[in-house]
Amino acid sequence: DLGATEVLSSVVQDVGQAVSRNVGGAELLHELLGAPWLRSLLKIYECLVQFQRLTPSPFLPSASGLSYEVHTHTLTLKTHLLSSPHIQALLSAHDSVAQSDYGPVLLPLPDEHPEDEEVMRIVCLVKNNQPLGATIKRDEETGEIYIARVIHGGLADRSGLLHPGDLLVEVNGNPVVGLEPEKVIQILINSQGTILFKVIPNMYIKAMVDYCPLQDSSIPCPNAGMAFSRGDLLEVVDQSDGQWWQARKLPRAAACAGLIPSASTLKSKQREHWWCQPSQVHTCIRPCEDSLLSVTLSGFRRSFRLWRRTSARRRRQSCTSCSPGSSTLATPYEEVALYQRRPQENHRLIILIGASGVGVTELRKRLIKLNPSTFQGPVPHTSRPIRAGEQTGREYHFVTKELFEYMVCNHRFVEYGEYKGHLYGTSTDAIDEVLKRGQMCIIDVEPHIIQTLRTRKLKPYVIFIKAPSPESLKQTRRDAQIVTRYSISRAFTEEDFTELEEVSRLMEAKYKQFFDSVLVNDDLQDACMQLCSIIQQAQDKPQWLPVSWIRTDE
Ligand SMILES: Nc1ncnc2c1ncn2[C@@H]1O[C@H](COP(=O)(O)OP(=O)(O)OP(=O)(O)O)[C@@H](O)[C@H]1O
Repeated sequence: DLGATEVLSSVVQDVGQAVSRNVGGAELLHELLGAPWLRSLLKIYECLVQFQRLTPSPFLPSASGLSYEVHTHTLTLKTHLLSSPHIQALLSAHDSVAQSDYGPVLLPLPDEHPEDEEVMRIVCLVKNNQPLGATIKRDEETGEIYIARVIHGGLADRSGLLHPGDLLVEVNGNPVVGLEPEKVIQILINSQGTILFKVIPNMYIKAMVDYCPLQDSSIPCPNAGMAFSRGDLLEVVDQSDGQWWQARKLPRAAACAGLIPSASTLKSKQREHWWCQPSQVHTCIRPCEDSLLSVTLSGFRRSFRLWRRTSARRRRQSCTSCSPGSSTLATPYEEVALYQRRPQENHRLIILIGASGVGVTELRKRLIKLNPSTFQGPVPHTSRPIRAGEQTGREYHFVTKELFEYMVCNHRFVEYGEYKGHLYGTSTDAIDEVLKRGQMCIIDVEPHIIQTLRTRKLKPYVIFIKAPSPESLKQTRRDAQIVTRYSISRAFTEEDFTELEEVSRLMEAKYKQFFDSVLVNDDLQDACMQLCSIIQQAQDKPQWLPVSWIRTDE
């Protein structure tokens, strides 16, 4: 039998050969497998396995009892040694292990989970002679009981599971909302052994705006401030001050929280900023702001993709005024919670976003071809006449112009437009059809459409397909063809690559708060594989979603 260390050595040797053959990623793997810490870990693992095989059993189940006997029968120097606290502690630990007494045994988790279990934390603490080390307070308006303070070094602090601001829902099965704090304290005092708390933890938010404390003259202490950008996930650990909250960034890198403006403070700052900007009447909502983005088009069928370009241009012309109540002043924070899709629920809608020519259509096509029973796109509607070889419900749903317009009036389209006198559009029903069949619906839309698709029903997962550097585009798109806005296919030019990278960069900067994942479309094969795994994770792994999409009461 080869030991794990020997297996590792032979793998390192093989990977070493791959490095010399310049195999992609081999160098990183070689470095990882050759790391001294990995070898040390494996050695420890081998020792433990060997130890387990020996199945050692204690010579005596109670060594501390024996030491007591020795102590009472002999009065030599050695007895001083035996009675020292360290040796006593060691013997006591020995006995615990010998008797397999690894307690305390915690209560089993309750069988009935509430609907909003993903935001609930169940904390089980073992009560000893110490106080809990936490204080509570009651919100007089709602009657809700919150953890007010956690005393440093106390039981609650050492557990690391209760934090100021946590909402207390139950103590040992007793609902506490609406109770007087004294009553809750009585329940705690009367509890014996273990105490089971149900708490709704601190608030988690996603930043929908950028913030830099060093540029904010109103912050009480700029050095204690925390900068964040759109899309960042933040854990709000203290909301006791109505104007300035304390928060930590997720994934939790720093233990220390920073000061951030509360939602209302940030909103009034946004409003002030908006009015200070010159000629606000002409600053328009996002999709109309720059001409580079307006040439974005995506979709499956060429005519369907081409109407988007013309419609984008028309939209730009028609947008003339905005007010601070419009989407320019978006909610600064979005409250989020972890969500795990249940098997019986519909799949989340997958939205691909990308600059025109970056490869959104190619990736979507490949994905569907790879596994058509799992991935599908919605069938678009059109008012153009059906052609030979076409079938309604396959290429398009062919409908009359009147019916199409009736559907428009009834807000049945996610997006629609006209190209060469015919109407084209993607309906919400077509998306529902795919989802109801239990398949994953993959669509690509212009970025401003994301907002309308962000609903509790669709729970969209947005993947931004990003352009690699112009050098890499040049290498990978040598044989590729771009469809121009005049519907002509031709090879990519240097200008196309520069423009593609620029549009991609602008698009990311503008919409990044809506992106759940960013995928660089460099090597096509790699990008396709990555896309598959991102989508699988989006459907099967817990994800941060707006609470309004999850909670049943909203
Ligand atoms: N990673 C890649 N490597 C090489 N060629 C690619 C890659 N991705 C896409 N292509 C090619 O680039 C061209 C443009 O891709 P595609 O049609 O998918 O772009 P798009 O983002 O859908 O833009 P549009 O909406 O303007 O059609 C196609 O010929 C496609 O095969």
